[in-house]
Amino acid sequence: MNEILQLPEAPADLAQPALAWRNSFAGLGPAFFTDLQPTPLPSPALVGLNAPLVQELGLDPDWLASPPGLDVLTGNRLLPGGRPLASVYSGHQFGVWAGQLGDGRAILLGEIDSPAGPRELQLKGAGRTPYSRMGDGRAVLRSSIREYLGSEAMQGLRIPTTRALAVTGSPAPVRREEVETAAVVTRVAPSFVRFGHFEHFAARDQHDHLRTLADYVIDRFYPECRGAERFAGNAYAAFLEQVSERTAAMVAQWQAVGFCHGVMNTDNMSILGLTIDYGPFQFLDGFDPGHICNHSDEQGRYAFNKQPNIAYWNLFCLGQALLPLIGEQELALAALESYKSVFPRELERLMRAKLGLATAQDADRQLIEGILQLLAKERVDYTIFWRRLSHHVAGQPADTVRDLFLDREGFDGWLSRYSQRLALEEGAGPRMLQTNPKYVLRNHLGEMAIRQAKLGDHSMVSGLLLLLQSPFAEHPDHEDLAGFPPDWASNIEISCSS
Ligand SMILES: Nc1ncnc2c1ncn2[C@@H]1O[C@H](COP(=O)(O)OP(=O)(O)OP(=O)(O)O)[C@@H](O)[C@H]1O
Ligand SMILES: [Mg+2]
Repeated sequence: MNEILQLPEAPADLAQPALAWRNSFAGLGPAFFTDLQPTPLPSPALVGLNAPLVQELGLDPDWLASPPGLDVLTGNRLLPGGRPLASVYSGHQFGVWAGQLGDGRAILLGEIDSPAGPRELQLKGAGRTPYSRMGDGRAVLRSSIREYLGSEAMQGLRIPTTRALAVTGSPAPVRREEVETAAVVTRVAPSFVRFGHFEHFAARDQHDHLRTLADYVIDRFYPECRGAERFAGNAYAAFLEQVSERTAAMVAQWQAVGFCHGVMNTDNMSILGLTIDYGPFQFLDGFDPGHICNHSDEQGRYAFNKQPNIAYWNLFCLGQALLPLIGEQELALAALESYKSVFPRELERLMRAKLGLATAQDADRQLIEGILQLLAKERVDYTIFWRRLSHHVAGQPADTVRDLFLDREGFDGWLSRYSQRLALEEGAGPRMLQTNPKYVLRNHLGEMAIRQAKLGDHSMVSGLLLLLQSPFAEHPDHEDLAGFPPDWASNIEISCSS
């Protein structure tokens, strides 16, 4: 990487406040990454700054929005104490072993101590790395805005996710299907380690590195695995079980809210059970269980209703990678087993909550399946249905919900069974309004914000961010953003190109 320029470090007094860096990932050693400098982003211009996250991290929003702050957000200047690097990982893409991948356009700036705990800062789109293969190391404004808004929408929905601190644009041209412009997303997470990091060292039979990585992740994020009695005290099996459970809980949340990830390759699976890599993702409009949101996914491997099985498949790959540490295949299989109980249990709990049911009864499952079948039959708008149902349970007439169905008889039959069940519950309406969001980042909303931003108007990016950060509130001035998608929304094609 000799051709990459050494960037100047910013004078210490520019940091407001001074950041305390830890850089624990860098402590793993050179087998895990390459030290390198971000490629400067020409003429950076702020597109969005996530004020609540700025505050959570104890940073100064005014300083970050200033030219020196912007330089730091894009990697054009480095703060003293950070250690920029690109990490190496491998992975299975679309069910096929892809070999070495790695951070081809993501650069870790380092890890800071923040009031929220240690957080890694990573730039997506900050230039080529040794792992870029044929890629240009850049991200375009379009996909960067989608990641910025998409990840914060998930945070607003209380779904575990990597975060986005800022998105910064540039006039620099980037070639995709057409020529677009470059941008950088400044991402934040406790760790960006993926299943693919483990697969990388397992595939090369580098068991010492594999153990170093597993010990690092366990000690930092899963300390309870040490000394756990389960699995005869095998910490690596306990770790696999914990990751399986976190992944199960995350995917159950995706299914309940109607989130389609689009590229569930093992290199896009976080070891912390965070939603990561906002590429061709989509929040469902009409409820179509087989919906494929990624235009590049011709076989529908990552269709909405396949996500739970794919997550298990990916965990199986992780289990295989950890096998040299776990030692016995039976233990690894037993650790993975918990996915099969946690996922359905969590999904059922979440669907009950969507129905306002605080207690559990066996027949609830039929109520849940019954309404999902009705929604699927007519491709009823998923978010609008649940929100209208919540308002009905909170006291409004049922008409607005019934109007969503052509099969009124079918719906009325379901509603009367549901109403009988609800009679056993108290306070369901207000609970449902805090469970079923009014606002999700529908494709057409992202698209409108992107079109405006391309013309230099970033107001919709900022407006949507605020809205999506409190998606359960009414925001009466923004009714238009909670409505049905326009006809043109079904023509939006989102692919892996980003
Ligand atoms: N424009 C690009 N330049 C260099 N490498 C790229 C580019 N786009 C994707 N890659 C690399 O291709 C692989 C798969 O890409 P994928 O779309 O899953 O990830 P991504 O969107 O780049 O980022 P992330 O998973 O970090 O959110 C990764 O190794 C990624 O770094
Ligand atoms: Mg990725």
